Amino acid sequence: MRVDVEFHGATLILGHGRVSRRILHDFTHVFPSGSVTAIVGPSGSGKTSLLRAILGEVSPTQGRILVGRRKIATLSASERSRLRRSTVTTIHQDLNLVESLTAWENVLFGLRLAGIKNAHATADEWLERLGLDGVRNMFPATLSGGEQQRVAIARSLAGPHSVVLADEPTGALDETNTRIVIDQFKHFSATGKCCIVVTHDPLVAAGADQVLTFHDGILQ
Ligand SMILES: Nc1ncnc2c1ncn2[C@@H]1O[C@H](COP(=O)(O)OP(=O)(O)OP(=O)(O)O)[C@@H](O)[C@H]1O
Repeated sequence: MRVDVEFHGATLILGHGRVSRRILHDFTHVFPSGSVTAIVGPSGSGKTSLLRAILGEVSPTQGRILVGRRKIATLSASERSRLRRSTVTTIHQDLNLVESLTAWENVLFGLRLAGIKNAHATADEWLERLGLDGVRNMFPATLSGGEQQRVAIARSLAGPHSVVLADEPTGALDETNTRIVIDQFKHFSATGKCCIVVTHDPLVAAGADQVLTFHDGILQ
């Protein structure tokens, strides 16, 4: 299923009163399915908050944010969590791997949560895609930071979701593994899916189909 993420005249203000911060003003943009978009900008400019807005965790004070034509701010909590299970997957800086499961079981577990049964071959495929064949039976605590990060990426990209929101997904990776991850985001988007990646890494931005940059509080 092709799912676009759309902003229409969206203004996003975080917090209240003197501690409030405007990170979007009358922002209109379509993040199309079938493409990788990188979001770049200085620390504190609003990149992570933009992803939170797409998830409905913060709502625009004006305008609309749509995921697959559905206005995210009007969804109930249960509709939002259904959307998270079936349509929008996330790769957080906090990886949320299950410590008692091996790398392979973590990917399989993610697939089961998304309602995919008999997914052994899919878990195998995505571990291989991320160069993790050799560590498939290891537990997160015994993996390097970069390996853990790639397991979390495999778990998200392996699922049936149409949209991935990734927040600094290559922070712990060297150049070789960063290129592997970029290739897998491209593979994911080539199947008609929408990939939005917050990054400080120029390599990731260079590999994206489009780059949006926060300049002085304005995303363009
Ligand atoms: N609830 C809130 N109330 C007030 N300000 C907030 C709130 N949430 C976030 N902010 C501020 O909004 C700004 C944007 O934060 P955000 O985490 O989106 O930035 P970022 O671009 O992802 O930063 P980094 O690159 O450092 O991760 C920051 O200055 C942050 O302190």
